[in-house]
This record gives sequence, structure tokens and C-alpha cells, in this order.
Amino acid sequence: MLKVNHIAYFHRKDTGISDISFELKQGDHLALIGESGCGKSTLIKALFGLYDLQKGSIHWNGEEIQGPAFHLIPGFPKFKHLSQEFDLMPFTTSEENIQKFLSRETPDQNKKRSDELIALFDLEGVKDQKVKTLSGGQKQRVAIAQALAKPPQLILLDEPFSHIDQFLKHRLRRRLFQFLKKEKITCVFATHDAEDVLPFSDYTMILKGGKSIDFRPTSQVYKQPKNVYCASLFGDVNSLETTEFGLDAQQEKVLVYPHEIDIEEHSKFKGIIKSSYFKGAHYLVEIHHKSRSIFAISKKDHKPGSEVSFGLASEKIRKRLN
Ligand SMILES: Nc1ncnc2c1ncn2[C@@H]1O[C@H](COP(=O)(O)OP(=O)(O)OP(=O)(O)O)[C@@H](O)[C@H]1O
Repeated sequence: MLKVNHIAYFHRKDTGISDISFELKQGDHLALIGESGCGKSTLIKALFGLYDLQKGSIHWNGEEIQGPAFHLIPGFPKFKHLSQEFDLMPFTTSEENIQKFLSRETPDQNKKRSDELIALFDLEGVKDQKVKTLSGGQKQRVAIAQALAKPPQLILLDEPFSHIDQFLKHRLRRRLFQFLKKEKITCVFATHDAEDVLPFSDYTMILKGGKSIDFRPTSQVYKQPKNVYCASLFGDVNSLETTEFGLDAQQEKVLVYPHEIDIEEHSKFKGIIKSSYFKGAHYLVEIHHKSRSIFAISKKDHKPGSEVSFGLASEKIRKRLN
């Protein structure tokens, strides 16, 4: 179990992380999200033991993770940390980079593991190529495979798909997270992409100004967002007045995602289409309603200037009302 107890680390005055506490069980996946500079990388490095904490403590199965002041080689040996810089050996091949970290009993087992990782991360075509000649996305895939060569108990991934193209990204992240679950490897990853978070994390922590402002199971963080900042990390969101929209609630405002607004012919509210954005499976439409914009999802395209009727899918947002 990972136990993080009120930790704080400042690079300089006011920049860093403070008062962060949480626990994870073996095999749990935690996504760290938040605006740029909120402290995701700092937290990841602190968890790996790269900083001497100014406050608090981190334990893995009862063993304390200490900073560089206590170790010749910084970094907790039972964990792997995949930084944004990759840390590969440039003058050796992709396969050699992966094999260097294998520790299976026999050469046969090593070969099997290395082949499995090369296939898993689509590296067959570049396995004999020197790392310095690889593209950024290929290097990133070698780095992930290398980090898993000798399975760590916990892996820390800092924006693991940032260099990988959309074409491969969807397949790779499904494979990576399935692999981690299969091997019961705990994972903490930082990302800017909601599509990494929702399907693949058990828990989500939202950071702002170096502090954790939400840490709950991912579905709760999404379905009951604490504020506009939290909700907008998942995409567009509307902050609507409850009385204006006839919602029986004590609070003044409620957060509503675009897909929770129904555009139907005889709905109660009317507005004028300002813009319509093609999103593939649907359109995101901006509706002008009482001198403000409301974003909704529509199955069909609407011409700017046309009138639409819309209503709130109140059963979907009921849990947000009190
Ligand atoms: N080595 C350092 N020295 C001084 N300040 C630093 C250092 N590393 C990070 N910071 C500062 O600490 C704060 C948190 O940075 P961090 O890299 O953890 O953010 P982040 O959430 O990972 O950002 P991004 O999403 O842009 O990668 C920022 O204000 C950053 O400028």
C-alpha cells in the first residue's frame, strides 16, 4: 500500500506541492490532473524519492521512501519513474535498451519478456535501430517498455503519451493499462488528456497551486465535480442558475456537461445557435440564451442563427443538486 501523509516540497517560495495526503492499494491506478504548473511532475518526483521533503512522509508497504539525502542513487528501487525526458541509452538499439533491465531467471525467459514488450508497444519495426535515430514517439514507447522490463511494484508515468500520435495512442494506452492491471502494478500518472483519465484510472487527484483539491474515485470526480475548474479539466462545461432552469435545489448554480443538455423540438427553453463544431460522432453547439452561451451536444448540424429548443437531462445531474 502507498501511504502519502501530508507531504510538502517547495522548489522555492510558493512553488511546489503542499499538504498532499492519499492512499493507494496494490494495483490501483491514480491519474493526476490539473493546469500546467500545478505540481503534477513535482508530486511524481516526490513519490519516487527524488526530493527531500520539507514536511510529511511517504511509505510503501510500511517502508519509508526517503529523499536523496539518504541515498547515493536517488529513487526508490521498487518503483520505476518514467520522466518526460525518457533517460534512454542513445547509442544502443531499442531491444538492447529494453533487455538491459531484464532480470528473469534464464536467457529464454528474458527473450520471451523482451519480445512480449516489443510486440505490446509496436516496436518490432525499430527493435534493431539505435535509439538516437528514433522519433520522439518511438523513444517514448521504448522508455515505457524499458520501465516494465523488470516489473516494478509501482510505476510513475509523467505524461506517458505526450509524444505518441493519435493513430497509435488509443491502442497503446489500452494495452499499457491492461498490462499494468494484469501484472497488478500500481500506477500514478500525470496527464492533460481526459481520455487517459476516465477509462483507465481508479482514482483521480486534481491539483491546483500545488494542493490536492479533489481525490476520489474517478467516476465521482467526473460526475460530481467540485467546481468549474475541476469539471473543465474533462472538457466544456456550463455553470447554470438552478432557479432559471427550474431545478429544485438549494444551491444557486449547477455544473452541466454539454451531453447533459437535450436538444429536442418541444423542449422548454429556447435559444439561437451561435456556432456548431463538428466532432465526428456529434456536433458541439453553442447556444445563445438570455445573453449567455450554453454548450450542448447535438446529433445534427445546426445553422448559426437558427432557433433551437433545449432542456436539461435532469436525471443525469440530480446527484449534483442539494
Ligand atoms: N527544478 C525546479 N526549480 C524551480 N521551480 C520548479 C522546478 N520544477 C518545477 N518548478 C516549479 O514548480 C511548479 C510546479 O511544476 P511542475 O513541473 O510540478 O508542474 P506540472 O503540473 O507538472 O506542469 P506541466 O503540466 O506543465 O508539466 C511550477 O511553478 C514550476 O515552475
